[in-house]
Amino acid sequence: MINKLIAKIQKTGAPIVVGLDPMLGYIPEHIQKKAFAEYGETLEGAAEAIWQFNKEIVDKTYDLIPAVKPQIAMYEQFGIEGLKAYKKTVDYCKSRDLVVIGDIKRGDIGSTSAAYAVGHLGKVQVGSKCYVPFDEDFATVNPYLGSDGVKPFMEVCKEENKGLFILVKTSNPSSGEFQDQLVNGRPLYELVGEKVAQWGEEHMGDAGYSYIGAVVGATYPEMGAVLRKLMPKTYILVPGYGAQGGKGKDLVNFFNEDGLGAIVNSSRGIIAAYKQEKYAKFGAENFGDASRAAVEDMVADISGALNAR
Ligand SMILES: O=c1ccn([C@@H]2O[C@H](COP(=O)(O)O)[C@@H](O)[C@H]2O)c(=O)[nH]1
Repeated sequence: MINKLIAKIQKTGAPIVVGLDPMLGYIPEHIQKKAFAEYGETLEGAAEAIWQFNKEIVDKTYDLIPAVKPQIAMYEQFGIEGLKAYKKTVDYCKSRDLVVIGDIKRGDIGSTSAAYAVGHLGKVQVGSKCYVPFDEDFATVNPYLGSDGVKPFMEVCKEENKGLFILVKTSNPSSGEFQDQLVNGRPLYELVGEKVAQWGEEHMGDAGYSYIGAVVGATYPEMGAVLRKLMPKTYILVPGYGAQGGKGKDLVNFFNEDGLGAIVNSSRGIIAAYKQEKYAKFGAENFGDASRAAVEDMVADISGALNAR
Protein backbone atom coordinates (compact mmCIF):
# COMPACT_ATOMS: atom_id res chain seq x y z
CA MET A 1 0.00 0.00 0.00
CA ILE A 2 2.94 2.37 0.54
CA ASN A 3 3.79 1.79 -3.13
CA LYS A 4 0.28 2.81 -4.16
CA LEU A 5 0.43 5.89 -1.93
CA ILE A 6 3.75 6.97 -3.45
CA ALA A 7 2.53 6.31 -7.01
CA LYS A 8 -0.58 8.40 -6.36
CA ILE A 9 1.46 11.23 -4.83
CA GLN A 10 3.66 11.23 -7.93
CA LYS A 11 0.68 11.12 -10.29
CA THR A 12 -1.22 13.96 -8.61
CA GLY A 13 1.88 15.99 -7.69
CA ALA A 14 0.12 16.51 -4.37
CA PRO A 15 1.83 15.24 -1.21
CA ILE A 16 -1.31 15.95 0.76
CA VAL A 17 -4.11 14.20 2.59
CA VAL A 18 -7.60 15.61 3.03
CA GLY A 19 -8.71 15.01 6.60
CA LEU A 20 -12.35 14.00 6.79
CA ASP A 21 -13.18 15.30 10.29
CA PRO A 22 -16.85 16.20 9.86
CA MET A 23 -18.09 18.09 12.96
CA LEU A 24 -21.78 19.01 12.65
CA GLY A 25 -20.83 22.68 13.04
CA TYR A 26 -18.99 22.54 9.70
CA ILE A 27 -21.87 21.02 7.80
CA PRO A 28 -23.92 23.57 5.85
CA GLU A 29 -27.50 24.07 6.96
CA HIS A 30 -29.03 22.80 3.72
CA ILE A 31 -27.38 19.39 4.22
CA GLN A 32 -28.36 19.17 7.88
CA LYS A 33 -31.96 20.20 7.13
CA LYS A 34 -32.34 17.53 4.45
CA ALA A 35 -30.88 14.80 6.66
CA PHE A 36 -33.02 15.82 9.64
CA ALA A 37 -36.16 15.95 7.45
CA GLU A 38 -35.52 12.34 6.49
CA TYR A 39 -34.26 10.89 9.80
CA GLY A 40 -35.25 13.48 12.40
CA GLU A 41 -32.81 15.20 14.76
CA THR A 42 -31.35 11.82 15.68
CA LEU A 43 -27.96 10.14 15.64
CA GLU A 44 -29.03 8.64 12.33
CA GLY A 45 -29.82 12.13 11.01
CA ALA A 46 -26.41 13.39 12.11
CA ALA A 47 -24.71 10.39 10.50
CA GLU A 48 -26.60 10.98 7.24
CA ALA A 49 -25.53 14.66 7.28
CA ILE A 50 -21.84 13.81 7.76
CA TRP A 51 -21.98 11.16 5.05
CA GLN A 52 -23.56 13.57 2.51
CA PHE A 53 -21.03 16.25 3.48
CA ASN A 54 -18.08 13.86 3.05
CA LYS A 55 -19.39 12.56 -0.28
CA GLU A 56 -19.55 16.05 -1.76
CA ILE A 57 -16.03 16.91 -0.57
CA VAL A 58 -14.66 13.65 -1.96
CA ASP A 59 -16.49 14.13 -5.29
CA LYS A 60 -15.02 17.62 -5.62
CA THR A 61 -11.42 16.74 -4.70
CA TYR A 62 -10.64 13.09 -5.43
CA ASP A 63 -8.91 13.77 -8.76
CA LEU A 64 -6.46 16.19 -7.12
CA ILE A 65 -5.36 14.13 -4.15
CA PRO A 66 -3.80 10.76 -3.34
CA ALA A 67 -5.38 10.08 0.03
CA VAL A 68 -7.90 10.92 2.72
CA LYS A 69 -7.70 10.59 6.48
CA PRO A 70 -11.04 10.10 8.19
CA GLN A 71 -10.72 10.84 11.92
CA ILE A 72 -12.75 8.11 13.64
CA ALA A 73 -13.54 10.23 16.73
CA MET A 74 -15.68 12.55 14.66
CA TYR A 75 -17.86 9.56 13.70
CA GLU A 76 -17.72 7.70 17.02
CA GLN A 77 -19.30 10.65 18.79
CA PHE A 78 -22.53 9.67 17.02
CA GLY A 79 -22.29 6.06 18.22
CA ILE A 80 -23.07 3.13 15.95
CA GLU A 81 -24.72 5.37 13.35
CA GLY A 82 -21.56 7.47 13.22
CA LEU A 83 -19.43 4.37 12.74
CA LYS A 84 -21.67 3.28 9.88
CA ALA A 85 -21.02 6.68 8.26
CA TYR A 86 -17.28 6.12 8.85
CA LYS A 87 -17.40 2.77 7.08
CA LYS A 88 -19.51 4.19 4.24
CA THR A 89 -16.93 6.98 3.86
CA VAL A 90 -14.01 4.52 3.81
CA ASP A 91 -15.71 2.40 1.14
CA TYR A 92 -16.70 5.37 -0.97
CA CYS A 93 -13.18 6.84 -0.90
CA LYS A 94 -11.77 3.47 -1.95
CA SER A 95 -14.27 3.30 -4.82
CA ARG A 96 -12.76 6.64 -5.93
CA ASP A 97 -9.32 4.98 -5.79
CA LEU A 98 -8.15 7.09 -2.85
CA VAL A 99 -5.77 5.66 -0.26
CA VAL A 100 -7.55 5.70 3.10
CA ILE A 101 -5.64 6.41 6.30
CA GLY A 102 -7.85 5.56 9.26
CA ASP A 103 -6.90 7.98 12.02
CA ILE A 104 -7.80 5.62 14.85
CA LYS A 105 -4.72 6.05 17.11
CA ARG A 106 -5.04 2.59 18.63
CA GLY A 107 -2.49 0.65 20.66
CA ASP A 108 -2.95 -1.60 23.70
CA ILE A 109 -1.60 -4.82 25.19
CA GLY A 110 -0.80 -7.36 22.48
CA SER A 111 -4.06 -9.33 22.45
CA THR A 112 -6.17 -6.17 22.32
CA SER A 113 -3.98 -4.58 19.65
CA ALA A 114 -4.42 -7.76 17.62
CA ALA A 115 -8.20 -7.28 17.73
CA TYR A 116 -7.89 -3.62 16.70
CA ALA A 117 -5.56 -4.60 13.86
CA VAL A 118 -7.94 -7.26 12.57
CA GLY A 119 -10.92 -4.92 12.82
CA HIS A 120 -9.33 -2.05 10.95
CA LEU A 121 -6.76 -3.57 8.60
CA GLY A 122 -7.47 -7.26 8.43
CA LYS A 123 -10.09 -9.96 8.25
CA VAL A 124 -12.13 -11.56 11.02
CA GLN A 125 -13.32 -15.15 11.04
CA VAL A 126 -16.90 -15.86 12.13
CA GLY A 127 -17.43 -19.62 12.05
CA SER A 128 -16.78 -20.69 8.48
CA LYS A 129 -17.09 -17.14 7.15
CA CYS A 130 -14.51 -14.43 6.82
CA TYR A 131 -15.33 -10.69 6.99
CA VAL A 132 -13.39 -7.52 6.28
CA PRO A 133 -14.69 -5.09 8.92
CA PHE A 134 -13.41 -1.52 8.34
CA ASP A 135 -10.76 -2.14 5.67
CA GLU A 136 -8.73 1.09 5.76
CA ASP A 137 -5.39 1.02 3.89
CA PHE A 138 -3.36 2.53 6.74
CA ALA A 139 -4.07 3.11 10.40
CA THR A 140 -2.49 5.44 12.94
CA VAL A 141 -1.06 3.66 15.98
CA ASN A 142 -0.01 4.90 19.42
CA PRO A 143 3.31 3.18 20.29
CA TYR A 144 3.56 4.30 23.88
CA LEU A 145 2.58 0.84 25.23
CA GLY A 146 5.73 -0.57 23.61
CA SER A 147 6.56 -3.15 20.95
CA ASP A 148 3.98 -5.75 21.94
CA GLY A 149 1.26 -3.17 21.33
CA VAL A 150 2.57 -2.40 17.83
CA LYS A 151 3.65 -5.83 16.54
CA PRO A 152 0.11 -7.20 15.99
CA PHE A 153 -0.55 -4.25 13.68
CA MET A 154 2.68 -4.92 11.76
CA GLU A 155 1.80 -8.60 11.38
CA VAL A 156 -1.61 -7.80 9.91
CA CYS A 157 -0.04 -5.20 7.61
CA LYS A 158 2.39 -7.79 6.29
CA GLU A 159 -0.43 -10.26 5.57
CA GLU A 160 -2.75 -7.71 4.05
CA ASN A 161 -0.30 -5.38 2.27
CA LYS A 162 -1.39 -2.43 4.40
CA GLY A 163 0.49 0.18 6.41
CA LEU A 164 0.82 2.17 9.62
CA PHE A 165 1.61 5.68 10.71
CA ILE A 166 2.99 5.51 14.24
CA LEU A 167 2.83 8.56 16.53
CA VAL A 168 6.34 9.91 17.11
CA LYS A 169 6.01 13.65 17.79
CA THR A 170 2.43 14.92 17.77
CA SER A 171 1.36 18.39 16.64
CA ASN A 172 -0.55 19.50 19.74
CA PRO A 173 0.76 22.25 22.08
CA SER A 174 1.38 19.95 25.08
CA SER A 175 2.96 17.09 23.11
CA GLY A 176 6.30 17.94 24.73
CA GLU A 177 5.09 17.17 28.26
CA PHE A 178 6.01 13.53 27.78
CA GLN A 179 7.37 13.19 24.24
CA ASP A 180 10.22 15.71 24.78
CA GLN A 181 11.37 14.25 28.12
CA LEU A 182 15.04 13.35 28.06
CA VAL A 183 15.99 9.70 28.36
CA ASN A 184 19.76 9.23 28.68
CA GLY A 185 20.14 12.76 27.34
CA ARG A 186 17.91 12.30 24.30
CA PRO A 187 14.27 13.30 23.81
CA LEU A 188 11.83 10.42 23.95
CA TYR A 189 10.39 11.22 20.50
CA GLU A 190 13.84 10.62 18.96
CA LEU A 191 14.05 7.19 20.57
CA VAL A 192 10.54 6.38 19.33
CA GLY A 193 11.52 7.64 15.85
CA GLU A 194 14.56 5.35 15.82
CA LYS A 195 12.39 2.42 16.86
CA VAL A 196 9.89 3.19 14.08
CA ALA A 197 12.77 3.27 11.56
CA GLN A 198 14.03 -0.06 12.89
CA TRP A 199 10.57 -1.67 12.68
CA GLY A 200 10.27 -0.23 9.18
CA GLU A 201 13.48 -1.90 7.95
CA GLU A 202 11.71 -5.24 8.24
CA HIS A 203 8.69 -3.99 6.27
CA MET A 204 10.03 -2.30 3.16
CA GLY A 205 7.94 -1.52 0.06
CA ASP A 206 9.38 -1.58 -3.47
CA ALA A 207 9.78 2.18 -3.81
CA GLY A 208 12.49 2.51 -1.14
CA TYR A 209 10.11 3.45 1.67
CA SER A 210 8.74 1.31 4.45
CA TYR A 211 5.07 0.67 4.97
CA ILE A 212 5.62 1.47 8.64
CA GLY A 213 5.40 5.26 8.70
CA ALA A 214 5.51 7.93 11.40
CA VAL A 215 3.38 10.88 12.50
CA VAL A 216 5.27 14.11 13.14
CA GLY A 217 3.46 17.43 13.59
CA ALA A 218 3.94 20.35 11.16
CA THR A 219 3.99 22.59 14.22
CA TYR A 220 7.48 21.31 15.18
CA PRO A 221 9.58 21.88 12.03
CA GLU A 222 13.00 21.70 13.74
CA MET A 223 12.13 18.36 15.28
CA GLY A 224 10.76 17.28 11.90
CA ALA A 225 14.16 17.98 10.36
CA VAL A 226 15.94 15.85 12.98
CA LEU A 227 13.44 13.02 12.65
CA ARG A 228 13.66 13.11 8.83
CA LYS A 229 17.38 12.29 9.14
CA LEU A 230 16.86 9.62 11.82
CA MET A 231 14.19 7.86 9.71
CA PRO A 232 15.31 8.24 6.07
CA LYS A 233 13.12 5.44 4.69
CA THR A 234 10.07 6.23 6.79
CA TYR A 235 7.09 8.01 5.26
CA ILE A 236 5.99 10.83 7.56
CA LEU A 237 2.34 11.79 7.94
CA VAL A 238 2.41 15.46 8.90
CA PRO A 239 -0.73 16.85 10.59
CA GLY A 240 -0.91 20.44 11.81
CA TYR A 241 -1.04 22.30 8.49
CA GLY A 242 -3.64 25.09 8.22
CA ALA A 243 -5.97 25.23 11.23
CA GLN A 244 -3.10 24.44 13.66
CA GLY A 245 -0.81 27.03 12.06
CA GLY A 246 1.56 24.93 9.90
CA LYS A 247 2.54 26.47 6.54
CA GLY A 248 4.33 25.20 3.43
CA LYS A 249 7.61 26.85 4.37
CA ASP A 250 7.63 24.93 7.69
CA LEU A 251 7.39 21.62 5.90
CA VAL A 252 10.35 21.43 3.55
CA ASN A 253 12.55 19.58 6.02
CA PHE A 254 9.99 16.82 6.42
CA PHE A 255 10.68 15.79 2.81
CA ASN A 256 13.69 13.91 1.46
CA GLU A 257 15.79 15.22 -1.44
CA ASP A 258 13.73 13.01 -3.80
CA GLY A 259 10.70 15.20 -3.00
CA LEU A 260 9.08 12.20 -1.30
CA GLY A 261 8.95 10.97 2.28
CA ALA A 262 6.16 13.14 3.65
CA ILE A 263 2.43 13.59 3.21
CA VAL A 264 0.75 16.58 4.80
CA ASN A 265 -2.75 16.48 6.28
CA SER A 266 -5.24 19.30 6.49
CA SER A 267 -8.72 18.65 7.85
CA ARG A 268 -10.61 21.79 8.95
CA GLY A 269 -8.60 23.93 6.51
CA ILE A 270 -10.08 21.96 3.61
CA ILE A 271 -13.46 20.64 4.70
CA ALA A 272 -14.57 23.92 6.31
CA ALA A 273 -12.86 26.15 3.74
CA TYR A 274 -16.17 27.78 2.78
CA LYS A 275 -16.26 29.34 6.26
CA GLN A 276 -12.96 31.16 5.69
CA GLU A 277 -13.03 34.71 4.31
CA LYS A 278 -10.71 33.66 1.49
CA TYR A 279 -13.26 31.17 0.12
CA ALA A 280 -16.47 32.89 1.27
CA LYS A 281 -17.34 33.77 -2.34
CA PHE A 282 -18.30 30.13 -2.92
CA GLY A 283 -21.06 30.26 -0.29
CA ALA A 284 -22.28 27.40 1.88
CA GLU A 285 -24.20 25.83 -1.05
CA ASN A 286 -20.92 25.35 -2.94
CA PHE A 287 -18.80 24.19 0.00
CA GLY A 288 -17.28 21.42 -2.13
CA ASP A 289 -15.92 23.93 -4.63
CA ALA A 290 -14.41 25.91 -1.74
CA SER A 291 -12.69 22.71 -0.56
CA ARG A 292 -11.36 22.09 -4.06
CA ALA A 293 -9.91 25.61 -4.20
CA ALA A 294 -8.36 25.10 -0.74
CA VAL A 295 -6.75 21.85 -1.92
CA GLU A 296 -5.29 23.63 -4.97
CA ASP A 297 -3.92 26.40 -2.75
CA MET A 298 -2.42 23.91 -0.29
CA VAL A 299 -0.67 21.99 -3.08
CA ALA A 300 0.66 25.27 -4.54
CA ASP A 301 1.91 26.38 -1.11
CA ILE A 302 3.77 23.12 -0.42
CA SER A 303 5.12 22.71 -3.98
CA GLY A 304 6.24 26.34 -4.01
CA ALA A 305 8.13 25.85 -0.75
CA LEU A 306 9.73 22.62 -1.99
CA ASN A 307 10.78 24.19 -5.31
CA ALA A 308 12.31 27.16 -3.50
CA ARG A 309 14.51 25.11 -1.17
O1 LIG B 1 -0.13 14.80 15.99
C1 LIG B 1 -1.26 14.73 15.51
C2 LIG B 1 -1.84 13.55 15.15
C3 LIG B 1 -3.08 13.55 14.55
N1 LIG B 1 -3.74 14.71 14.35
C4 LIG B 1 -5.06 14.64 13.69
O2 LIG B 1 -4.99 15.30 12.42
C5 LIG B 1 -6.15 16.07 12.21
C6 LIG B 1 -5.79 17.53 12.16
O3 LIG B 1 -6.95 18.33 11.91
P1 LIG B 1 -6.82 19.88 11.46
O4 LIG B 1 -8.25 20.30 11.38
O5 LIG B 1 -6.11 19.94 10.16
O6 LIG B 1 -6.09 20.58 12.55
C7 LIG B 1 -7.11 15.69 13.32
O7 LIG B 1 -7.87 14.58 12.89
C8 LIG B 1 -6.20 15.28 14.45
O8 LIG B 1 -6.79 14.36 15.33
C9 LIG B 1 -3.17 15.90 14.70
O9 LIG B 1 -3.74 16.99 14.49
N2 LIG B 1 -1.94 15.88 15.26
